[in-house]
Amino acid sequence: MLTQDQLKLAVAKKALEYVPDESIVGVGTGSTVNFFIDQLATIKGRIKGAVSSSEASTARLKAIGIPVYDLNTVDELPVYVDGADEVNHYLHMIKGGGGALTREKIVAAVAQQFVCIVDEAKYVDVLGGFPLPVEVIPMARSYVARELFRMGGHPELRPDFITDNGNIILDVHRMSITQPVDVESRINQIAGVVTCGLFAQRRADVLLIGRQDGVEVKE
Ligand SMILES: O=C(CO)[C@H](O)[C@H](O)COP(=O)(O)O
Repeated sequence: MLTQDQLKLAVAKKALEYVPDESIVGVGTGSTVNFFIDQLATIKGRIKGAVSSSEASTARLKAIGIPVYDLNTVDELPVYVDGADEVNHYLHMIKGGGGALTREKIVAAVAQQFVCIVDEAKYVDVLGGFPLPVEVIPMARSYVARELFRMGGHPELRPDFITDNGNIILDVHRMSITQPVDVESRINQIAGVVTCGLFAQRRADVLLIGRQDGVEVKE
């Protein structure tokens, strides 16, 4: 029986196959991506560097000697590799468990290909079992919470947490998300929301699922 960490390692290794030579790689955030960053160390001679989605990933990349570029200086990002908190059969995702959702969405928007790496526990029929993170400008906290409640969710302020952008996170519980594209745009239209952790309009292009019998590839 493989552990969850062994499954994360397996998908991290597989993701290296999607990294072109001489490229700048988009790098996400989280414990699964940490395995990917460690794997990048083994091929650092054949890539130019990385664009990172968080201060935490930047620090880890720099610690292993991978140059980290400012996204504004990069014209082309062939691939972005990131984890997810949940992913459905259409490769729509909930992200932001680590609070890096906004920068992740920006880097993902630039990338030509989004490779999502998860262990099998994250692959679900309907999104929403995992509370949906929403990044909010602090002065809009109560207003946004009321609007999310009106949409049927139960928002909770993430305690003792400030994003890399200086904002707060509301985690929305008990929302069964059967129409992810629609819910993403409705939440993003609430004044004061920076972005929500639904990645449905820009979903993954490739999903690598770590299973007990190997890595399953869905495209
Ligand atoms: O969106 C994220 C961070 O904002 C992560 O990709 C997501 O939370 C999954 O993390 P982990 O690999 O630790 O389970």
